[in-house]
Amino acid sequence: MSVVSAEFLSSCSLFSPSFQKQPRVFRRSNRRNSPPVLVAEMVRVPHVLTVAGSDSSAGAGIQADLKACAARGVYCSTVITAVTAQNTVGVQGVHAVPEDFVGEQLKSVLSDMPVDVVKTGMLPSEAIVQVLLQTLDEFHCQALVVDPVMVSTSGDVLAGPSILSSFREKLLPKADLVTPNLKEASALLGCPQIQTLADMRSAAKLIYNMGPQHVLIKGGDLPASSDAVDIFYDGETFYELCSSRIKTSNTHGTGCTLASSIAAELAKGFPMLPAIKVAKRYVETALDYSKDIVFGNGPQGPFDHVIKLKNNISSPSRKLVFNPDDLLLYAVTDSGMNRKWNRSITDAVKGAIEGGATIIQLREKDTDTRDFLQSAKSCLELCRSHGVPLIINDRIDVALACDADGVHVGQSDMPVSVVRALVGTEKIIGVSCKTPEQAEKAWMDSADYIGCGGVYPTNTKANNITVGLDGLKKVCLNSKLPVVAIGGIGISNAHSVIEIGVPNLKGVAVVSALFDTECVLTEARKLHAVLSDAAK
Ligand SMILES: Nc1ncnc2c1ncn2[C@@H]1O[C@H](COP(=O)(O)OP(=O)(O)O)[C@@H](O)[C@H]1O
Ligand SMILES: Cc1ncc(COP(=O)(O)O)c(N)n1
Repeated sequence: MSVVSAEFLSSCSLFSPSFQKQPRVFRRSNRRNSPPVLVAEMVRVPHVLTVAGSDSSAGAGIQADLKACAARGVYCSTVITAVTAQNTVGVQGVHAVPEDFVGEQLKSVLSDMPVDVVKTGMLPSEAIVQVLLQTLDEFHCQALVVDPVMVSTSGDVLAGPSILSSFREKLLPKADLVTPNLKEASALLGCPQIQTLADMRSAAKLIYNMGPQHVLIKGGDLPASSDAVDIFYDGETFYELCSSRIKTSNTHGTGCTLASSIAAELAKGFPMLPAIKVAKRYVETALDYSKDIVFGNGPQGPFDHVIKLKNNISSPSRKLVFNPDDLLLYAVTDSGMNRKWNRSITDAVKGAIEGGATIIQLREKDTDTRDFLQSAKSCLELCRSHGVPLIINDRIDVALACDADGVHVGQSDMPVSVVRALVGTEKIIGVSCKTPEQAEKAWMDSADYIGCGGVYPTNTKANNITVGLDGLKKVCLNSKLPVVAIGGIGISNAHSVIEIGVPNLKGVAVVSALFDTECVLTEARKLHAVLSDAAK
């Protein structure tokens, strides 16, 4: 692959110095005639406007553009040019939006929102192309990506030959990039079918001569090709962009997704060739992830842009809502104790669950990452089969990699607000707190529960300050979150902890009392009995 030249970078309008992203400071005042007040430093996010058709099956068109931009972390506004009735079988109907109303949508967005990149998809009539051209003359944007949608993957016509001359003569000369597939390239050129890489190169050059800055001929339909090869031409050099061809029929919307992902990367400030490479890799990854998902009865399914759908179905027994009562008997593992008693972490967890543990935390401070992940996966299987949540101590990466139910962090670990941003809204977050202030902060940062301790002196944590029953009570009374008590708790004192009688104290977390014993199951059973009795 050739290195991107400085000349190439400057030829891309997005690389001009005027396109450096700057946080904007907005000043507002709510009082008339008073000077503006600084309310917040607000950051403008990259913005793509897609001008395209709606696809009722949500695989292509506007819906694909929205999903792709969201997945690429870019804001996407939408101007709808047509409403189509389509599914995985084909296109059953097309209803073009009147051109005046397309113009009205364009004006609404562009007169108000600063758009970085305009991406076009289905433009069903010559009149709509004209309206778009007028608007592009009036409003400045940094780049225009034209996906010249004419025929759907199913072979149905989405825009007829009437649009061809204004595409060739007016729209393409304004485009920074045009992305025809093989059929669209031959329609633009009025030439017979394109069937080889050599044909694609010739087509790219001829289309480049119509005026766009760059051309990408997409080779999804290239016959007898074991790879998915696209040809990129910048007026000087041809680039063969190659990815593995994913064996799937879920390719509905690949063209729209590729073009809007390129637009998204351009909007972030990437130069053209890197933007295309990143977008192509994204399409390949999404196709691979979605290759075995069934969406409909037809031959052309959509794919999963956010690369997430399968996670949810693969874990049907996962609890979506945190239940504070699960904190009753909270078992926290310790690799040293498991070694001492010569048991695997999975056996330890199995004993705890069978004895009545209501939530499990894996706290592995000296285990290799690969081994930890493997153990976490086996423990998760075990926990899921018993409906018991699994929490990972500190290691957000391991929690995400095995799709555990949550994470527990301490005051010197990653801040809860950052953890929440990383793990998303559904995972449980617990945080260790010793003071009412820390408990308040945990709540503000959207933790789900707090662990308060050490209640009694303990050997499992070095230099741990003991808060005692008084400290525990004070934290509970000031905490809006449910609390689990931790530190030196076992059969002999669990009752006294629960007896402090504060409603949000939901249970006790134990390490040694369960795992530094000969039979985890027996100890768990005894503790569960004590706690259930105390909680009555
Ligand atoms: N089965 C596949 N595996 C990997 N990439 C593919 C596959 N099919 C299409 N692509 C890629 O998806 C992008 C869109 O191409 P294409 O399907 O030809 O566009 P369109 O949807 O407009 O017909 C291209 O980068 C192409 O190489
Ligand atoms: C509304 C609309 N726009 C575009 C396409 C092209 O889809 P593909 O990307 O699979 O060629 C489509 N089928 N429907």
